[in-house]
Amino acid sequence: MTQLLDITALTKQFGGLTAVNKVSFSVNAGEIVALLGPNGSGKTTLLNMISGALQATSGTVALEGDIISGLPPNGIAHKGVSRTFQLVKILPSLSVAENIIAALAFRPQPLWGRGARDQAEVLLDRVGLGGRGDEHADELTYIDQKRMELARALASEPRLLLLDEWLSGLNPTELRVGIDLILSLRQSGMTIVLVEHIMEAVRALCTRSVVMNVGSKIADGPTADVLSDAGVIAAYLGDGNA
Ligand SMILES: Nc1ncnc2c1ncn2[C@@H]1O[C@H](COP(=O)(O)OP(=O)(O)OP(=O)(O)O)[C@@H](O)[C@H]1O
Repeated sequence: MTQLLDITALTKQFGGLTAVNKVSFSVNAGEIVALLGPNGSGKTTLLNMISGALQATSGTVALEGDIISGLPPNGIAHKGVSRTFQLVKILPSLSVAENIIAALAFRPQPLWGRGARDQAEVLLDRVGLGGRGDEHADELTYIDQKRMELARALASEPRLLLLDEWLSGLNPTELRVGIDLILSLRQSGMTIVLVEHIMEAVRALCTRSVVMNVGSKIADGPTADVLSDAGVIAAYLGDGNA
């Protein structure tokens, strides 16, 4: 299997607080890997360093062997890393299609006009919003806003997709739909790292899980093994999220 993402001794300090402490792991192309851990364990900080929203204090992030840490967020996006956010980010005053068209304008090869409209429709179809491009973004239901944010993330045709609690806040029916949507992305060959507290989703989606606790990696392996690891249960599953 080809290694896509390689994180080495990645560290982030906020003043005296070490939020991420020398974390290393790799992700193979086509894998969905969960990044787990209790609240405040450093998961979002780690995603922020991969996407360039935060600069690492030390350590490196490499994509197919190219060091991307140190690049600005748009440089990292152009290398093929895309993400969604814990709090959904959309352009509320625009239509659904315009939200996607705006994202298409920021690709390394921007799309405009007819090409952008056609590609927006393809992306909306892919996330289950086909034919709904004229609706107002701020009138979408929560799950549909999440779908739209995902379509915006897919606009750059990423090699690596980072999902920060993309499934949180969905009802059980929506959760099933959301899991199937992420599975369909994997079937199309996408590599995904997801931060998720919903264990049903982690079990359904992720072949491998990496667990953090107080900034450090405490487990990395097949999801079933990791979720039954005594140290992980003590650190994470003991808090009632399982
Ligand atoms: N910008 C910041 N400045 C100072 N401290 C921060 C900053 N961002 C995060 N932290 C701290 O770093 C630690 C890790 O936070 P982080 O948000 O990465 O955890 P998390 O595992 O994603 O948590 P959650 O599951 O609650 O989202 C926490 O102690 C947090 O308070």
